[in-house]
Amino acid sequence: MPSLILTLNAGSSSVKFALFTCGPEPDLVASGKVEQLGHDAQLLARWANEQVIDDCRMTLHSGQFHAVAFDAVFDLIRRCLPDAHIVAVGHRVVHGGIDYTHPTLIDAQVLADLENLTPFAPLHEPHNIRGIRAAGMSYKAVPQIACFDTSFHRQHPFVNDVFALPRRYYEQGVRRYGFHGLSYEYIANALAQTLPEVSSGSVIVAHLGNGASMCGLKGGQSIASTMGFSALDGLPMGTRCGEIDPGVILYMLDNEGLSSGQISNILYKESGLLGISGLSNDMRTLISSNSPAARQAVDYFVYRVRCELGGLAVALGGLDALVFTGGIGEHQALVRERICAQLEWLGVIIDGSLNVKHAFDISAETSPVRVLVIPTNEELVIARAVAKHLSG
Ligand SMILES: Nc1ncnc2c1ncn2[C@@H]1O[C@H](COP(=O)(O)OP(=O)(O)O)[C@@H](O)[C@H]1O
Ligand SMILES: CC(=O)OP(=O)(O)O
Ligand SMILES: [Mg+2]
Repeated sequence: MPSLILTLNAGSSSVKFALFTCGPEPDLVASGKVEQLGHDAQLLARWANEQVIDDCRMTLHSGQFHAVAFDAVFDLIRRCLPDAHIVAVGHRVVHGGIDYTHPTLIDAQVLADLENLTPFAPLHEPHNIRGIRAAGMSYKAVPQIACFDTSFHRQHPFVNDVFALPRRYYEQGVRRYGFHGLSYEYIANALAQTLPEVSSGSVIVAHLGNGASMCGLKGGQSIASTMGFSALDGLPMGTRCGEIDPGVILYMLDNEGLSSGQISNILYKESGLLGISGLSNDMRTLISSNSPAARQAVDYFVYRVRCELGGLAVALGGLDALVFTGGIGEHQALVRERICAQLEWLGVIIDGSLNVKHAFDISAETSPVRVLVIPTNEELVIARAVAKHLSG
């Protein structure tokens, strides 16, 4: 009976999972994703060799998605790996607040602390907690480890950790946390292994997915991130606004009389690429559309990435490499091309033919800055943390 580690990565509209062997360097056995597609959910799972294990649709009733997704994952494991012995479950947890700076064994106190962090990440934390509870029911007495998106950024210098608000807010935990930390940790490790001379320098990583952020790495450590207190800040995302003048929120409250719940819904679910285009949160749909509003949404996304790139290069005091990752960063050559256009002054020059092939290194020979495309792997970072815990 194989002993396996299960990882769960519960996002706002998807649940990703993976199964790994238990050795010191975990090997992938199978992975998959449950996605919400309108009123349906789709589960697509593959063995490590890419062969499809299961590809099925499930009908959803309102508010049911995550419960259905977790059940579908546990059911798939029972059906397709009946001999598997799950020895530990690792979870991506988006917010760890000030205190959770390392992967942590979950007990009742940790779970209560995570519940208290829900207002900090309302689109993510409730689903992470739901995943922990669901796994606890399915795999009773199995250790569960929380791996936090925020941990990787907790060493930021004060100027990248604070808002210019009355000091008491900082003490209360109203800080610039930064997210996507598991993804950045994976990229930092991958760079250290493949290009140590680059990883010891100044690197900007652009994690461009449905959620999107960028991170400045100095010697492999995060020194700045575009995301702040919540997963709303920084870049525009699929449905999230990114950086916004707080006066707009006051306007919605005072002039439109909207409730905080209604404003939250607008900022998290109706804004970003979807809000500007009025069409879709999906970059593929926008790129292939002729609608002027879709073009404007892509223009705004590209513009904001370029602005943040400049800001992070200043925070780092220079730039040795730019790494693209996340669904858009890994697969959308046109978006990468548009971001890098006219960045020669910053030393960023890409080779168009390498870019359309999604090569690992898409820099032109003359480019002082290395431009790389590295598929992220948050699941492996979680599995490594779990394996470390199991080995004591
Ligand atoms: N194979 C692909 N080809 C082109 N675009 C893709 C591909 N996969 C994902 N994307 C784009 O990436 C975005 C989703 O990113 P992803 O990292 O998968 O999302 P999540 O943040 O939910 O993990 C979408 O805008 C989608 O258009
Ligand atoms: C923090 C965040 O935005 O996560 P995701 O990309 O999974 O939405
Ligand atoms: Mg993501």
